[in-house]
Amino acid sequence: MSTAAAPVRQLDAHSVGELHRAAAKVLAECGTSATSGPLLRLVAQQAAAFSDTLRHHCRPVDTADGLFVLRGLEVDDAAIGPTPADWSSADGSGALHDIELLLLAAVMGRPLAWEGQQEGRFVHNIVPSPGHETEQTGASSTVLLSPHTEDAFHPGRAHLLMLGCMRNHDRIATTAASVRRIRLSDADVDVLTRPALPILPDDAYTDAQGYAAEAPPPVPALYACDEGMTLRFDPAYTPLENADAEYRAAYGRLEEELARVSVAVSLAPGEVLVVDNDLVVHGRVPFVPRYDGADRWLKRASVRVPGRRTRPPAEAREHGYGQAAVEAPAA
Ligand SMILES: O=C(O)CCC(=O)C(=O)O
Ligand SMILES: [Fe+2]
Repeated sequence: MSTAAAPVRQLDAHSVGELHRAAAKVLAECGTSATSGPLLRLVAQQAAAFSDTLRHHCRPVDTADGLFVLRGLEVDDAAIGPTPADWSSADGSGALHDIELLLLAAVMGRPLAWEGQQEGRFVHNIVPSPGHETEQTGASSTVLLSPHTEDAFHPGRAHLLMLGCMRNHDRIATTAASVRRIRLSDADVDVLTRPALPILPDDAYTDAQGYAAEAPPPVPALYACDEGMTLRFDPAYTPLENADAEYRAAYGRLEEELARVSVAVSLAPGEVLVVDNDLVVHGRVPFVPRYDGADRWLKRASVRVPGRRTRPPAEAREHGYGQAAVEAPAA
């Protein structure tokens, strides 16, 4: 894994000011960053009024890295208070930053939430939590969070994943690997573009894991769309043992290639990593949690981009294990 620099988009002072003022206005009017119709509408209105310069910073991913880092937002380490012990006790911690992230998400597309995750919030808190150390979820710490497409089990998953950094004293890296950087034989690509195996709901969706109404649909790991290759990949939740030897071997080579091209992005406070969820799988290196109020703390938002054609049309028929994605209204 390399630590090659991710493409950085430095926000200018005017754009930072615009974002900050809009977030402060939303927070003053709503009194909270908790999800509500009025808050989402106000966010959409404010985002629609942003300058062309700020919109340009938020343009689609435009390199084969499949990601970029927005730099320049300010986070006051004292003012945000201690890192919450888990997402459910985060409450209003860093509420202004929740709204800044939501505003950026609304410029890039339509912010997305899940009824079944973090109580339907549009901005999630990612912090290491006692008892969850070895899970494959955002709350884990001591194990490698293996490279995955976010919410890979669902046809309504995000097109863009945003990770905004509040605190990261130990410089713990997010990992990212782009399908546009890998090399596979045509034969392997052929095998992996066939819908061979399902991707099951991850441990952040306990309701979906109990879904038994219909069989899990097999989905392809790779898809060749007009603009190039995309992927849908989550080995931790893919029942590889049900595939034949040829498929398992090709899948193994895909995993190896993703590991080869993987980069480590260690976010600093105020930086926002934007990952194209159709091009890049992300994960996280293992670390030792502090549990002292100074732990690593990220805010996460998800975005749907209307009109994108980066996925197989057959996805539209998937049941999504009974989970519903909720899109924020447009302005
Ligand atoms: O903690 C990280 O860097 C990434 C965690 C993750 O996979 C996520 O928040 O979706
Ligand atoms: Fe993730």
